[in-house]
Amino acid sequence: MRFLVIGGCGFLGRHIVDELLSRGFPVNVFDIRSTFDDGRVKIFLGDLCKKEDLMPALEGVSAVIHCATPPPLSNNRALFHKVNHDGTLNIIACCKEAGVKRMVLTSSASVVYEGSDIKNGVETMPYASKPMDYYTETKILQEKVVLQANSDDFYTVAVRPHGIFGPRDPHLVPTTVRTAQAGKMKFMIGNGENLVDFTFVRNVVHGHILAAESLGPGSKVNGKAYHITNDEPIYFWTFLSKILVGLKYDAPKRHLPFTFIYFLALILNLFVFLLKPIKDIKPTFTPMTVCLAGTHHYYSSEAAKKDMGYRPIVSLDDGIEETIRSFSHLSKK
Ligand SMILES: NC(=O)c1ccc[n+]([C@@H]2O[C@H](COP(=O)([O-])OP(=O)(O)OC[C@H]3O[C@@H](n4cnc5c(N)ncnc54)[C@H](O)[C@@H]3O)[C@@H](O)[C@H]2O)c1
Ligand SMILES: CC(C)CCC[C@@H](C)[C@H]1CC[C@H]2C3=C(CC[C@]12C)[C@@]1(C)CC[C@H](O)[C@@](C)(C(=O)O)[C@@H]1CC3
Repeated sequence: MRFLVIGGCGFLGRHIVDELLSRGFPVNVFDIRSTFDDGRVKIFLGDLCKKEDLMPALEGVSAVIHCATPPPLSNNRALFHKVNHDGTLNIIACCKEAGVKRMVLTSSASVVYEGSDIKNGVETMPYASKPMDYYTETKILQEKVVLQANSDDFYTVAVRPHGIFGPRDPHLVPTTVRTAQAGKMKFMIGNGENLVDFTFVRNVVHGHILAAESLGPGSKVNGKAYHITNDEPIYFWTFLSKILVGLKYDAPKRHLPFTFIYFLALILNLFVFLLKPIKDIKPTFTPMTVCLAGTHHYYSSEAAKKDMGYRPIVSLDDGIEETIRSFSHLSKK
């Protein structure tokens, strides 16, 4: 079974490519940029929104894993809609024309998150009626169109990871370190006792490949969404502190009231919106990131265990240790 990994030059995508190769699968990659060179992989460069770019990459492909997105914290509404919604519709149409049989979408557990506590959330929870940012708004649209495309000759499934971390992560660890270096990591938001899921990247990869292998005629996974987590919810600020201390930065010790910081983030968000025509500011403290830092948000992966035999293959502590080692270049000097 030849795979095409759309977004295969990104953080998760590259780990998926590595694992597919190690399991002996032939792999194509499609991405708008190239970040690596491997003789075993044919990298097709192009825009997933363009049929003429995508079709050549689908030749001889049986299964597509779609893990491309604009950067989740980029706040670019038009780009999110173009790539995550319109682009995904293009992928579906191209897959059907090329005779691809299976599609795995990398969705996000946050498609049901509206800023309030979610404890052991299940997949049957309704989509957020008021998504907290444009990224989440378009991840909801994306998951809907992929699952609706499921049919007797084109099987689709959505994998919903949450808080992916690991070597080569471009979002979580680098942003955390930059925030610490800017002296803005002296305080925790809230009481520090909000449990969240952080999922080591190789567990997410394992979940994707299991999902791809489980798709097929009459399969119970066809047309469904599944949480893939580490199954070890952890206090948000305990996780960040482990990363920071591991990289020789001080862990936050004092607390700021969640409601107060959320209110400040709302005001900052309004300024960002008003200033947008003049200057494109991308604050780290947005209503979404503040809520993620101050509320419970962890999810049940029981459905994935039951329907596809998923189990995390790397523990949270081992994943944190490996991540810290891989980011030693970001350690405090
Ligand atoms: N990082 C997380 O914590 C997390 C959690 C849950 C879900 N996800 C989902 O996982 C997937 C991968 O996320 P990531 O963290 O690896 O992101 P990433 O930014 O590292 O990778 C995304 C890749 O998509 C490519 N891409 C973007 N627009 C494209 C276009 N128009 N055409 C072709 N390629 C394009 C980028 O070049 C990049 O290589 C995304 O779908 C994201 O929504 C991420
Ligand atoms: C308050 C501090 C400044 C926070 C510093 C760390 C912060 C950058 C990360 C902590 C949780 C991360 C996260 C994502 C991006 C980086 C963080 C905000 C996420 C929004 C990336 C997209 C995913 O789809 C996501 C919504 C998910 O469901 O996993 C992520 C949620 C966690």
